[in-house]
Amino acid sequence: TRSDPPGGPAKMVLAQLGGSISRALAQMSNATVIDEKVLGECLNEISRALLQSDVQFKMVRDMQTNIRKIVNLETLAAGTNKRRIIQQAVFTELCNMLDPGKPAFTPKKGKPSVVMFVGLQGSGKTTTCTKYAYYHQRKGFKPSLVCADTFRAGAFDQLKQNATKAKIPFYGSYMESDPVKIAVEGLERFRKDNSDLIIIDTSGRHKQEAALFEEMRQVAEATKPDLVIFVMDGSIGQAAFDQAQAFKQSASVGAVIITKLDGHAKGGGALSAVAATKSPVIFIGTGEHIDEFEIFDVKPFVSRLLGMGDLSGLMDKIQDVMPADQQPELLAKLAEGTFTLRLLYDQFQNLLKMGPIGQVFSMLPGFSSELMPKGHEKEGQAKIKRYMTIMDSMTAAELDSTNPKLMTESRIIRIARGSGRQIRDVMDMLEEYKRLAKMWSKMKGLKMPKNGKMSDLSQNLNIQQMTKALPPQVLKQMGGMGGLQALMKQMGGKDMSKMLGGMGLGGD
Ligand SMILES: Nc1nc2c(ncn2[C@@H]2O[C@H](COP(=O)(O)OP(=O)(O)OP(=O)(O)O)[C@@H](O)[C@H]2O)c(=O)[nH]1
Repeated sequence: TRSDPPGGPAKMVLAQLGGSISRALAQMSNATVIDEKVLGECLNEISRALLQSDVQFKMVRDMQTNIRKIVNLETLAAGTNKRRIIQQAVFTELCNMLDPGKPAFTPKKGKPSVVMFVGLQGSGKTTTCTKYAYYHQRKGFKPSLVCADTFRAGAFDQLKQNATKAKIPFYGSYMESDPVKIAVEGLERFRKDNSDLIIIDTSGRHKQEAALFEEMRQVAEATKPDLVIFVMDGSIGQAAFDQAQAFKQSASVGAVIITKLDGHAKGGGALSAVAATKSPVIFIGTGEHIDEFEIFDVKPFVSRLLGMGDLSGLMDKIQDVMPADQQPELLAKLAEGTFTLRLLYDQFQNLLKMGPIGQVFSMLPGFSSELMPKGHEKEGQAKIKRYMTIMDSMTAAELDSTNPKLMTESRIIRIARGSGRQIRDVMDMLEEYKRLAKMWSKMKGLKMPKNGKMSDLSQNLNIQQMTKALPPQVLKQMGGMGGLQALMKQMGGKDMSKMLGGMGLGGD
């Protein structure tokens, strides 16, 4: 049974949920003494945020109870960091909500698997089938797509188009109206072709109705899928739990994919879907494009949700877009503490390649994607491009210098004219550069990873550098320098990625 959160359908986006929880924790951190009352207020604040994000009432209540169980203020030894323990409890509970405890079936290369997709019409099912196929194709699988959606007229064409673009074999029919027949024929065909991942797209309906579930059951019975994936639109809000549960009751759903998490999606839906299906979220869709598809990992997700960043994810992303041969050079320059405009230019170029800025942003500790709302992403992107145009009008000496005196008034006027921008814009760009140069100068003396790879940098960050690089409010949340140190000791090393992933940032 479920009760509706007060206030009717919430309009809270994922990032706002994270923001509210972080604020509740920060507020608590500001209190001089943490007693029953402060803890109670903090937990109520967090519960309110979850309810407003469409998380089921019972789940929120359980979470409260669990945190209370972990955090016993009276028995905590004197001197232990209560804040950190509470934070860690919140982190752990959110992770538990998203982790049903058993992993989903994962297809193995070379071993034939059948995966069936179910979900309502418009959830993004067809798009997600192709994304899933494409993802595995890139991993070396031989995927194939079967369109058993005979309900929506355009479904086969859509799948065909997507599949053709991604060069993935597909099967379907314009004439046949029996989805079971198509599914079975497709299966036979692709088994013969030695496809090791046969993906079956089934019909959706506008509403959860008997006919849809009956069709689903029949297709499943005829094809005996190894895995049934339930696709849910991340923005459906209140209806998430019921919808997910209805599908779970009619098909043996084993995994969930949440789509449209790029827009104004409500975070609670993901939590509710996991609870209702007792199945893990395995991927999320973050755009209409075939590669806007991400593996879903609970800890980094919650870390990001709480505004704690996901540095390992960020490093991976940088690794992905930055040409490998540029990495050692960049690291060496950072170690020297010379952050030139040219370096910034290169970074901008990489940043633009990384995709939606909000997404990159949310991986930085202390930032949440709330800081770069969807509507402002284009602005952010435009700003970077504007800055790059300005830099294009600079001389090589200017780009390679770290001496701000080179930028005289007359040069600034020339650069503005040369790039067709306002003087104000040039000044803004230089301000931004100075701000970043200052930030990076704190990284001076950084020990370089032996292989020169960016993704291994995190291993070498030491505590002083970290405390300097982290925004003050984040450091405070972590329990200050002392908390950070204790934490690193607890982790038994200096692996920052582990630390951020695990600590409530903390972990196991
Ligand atoms: N922004 C965004 N749009 C998405 C995402 N996934 C799918 N879409 C869009 O959602 C719309 C519906 O997707 P479809 O794949 O056609 O929906 P469907 O659930 O297969 O619909 P039926 O085949 O009728 O059941 C399309 O316009 C997709 O481009 C996503 O992750 N982000």
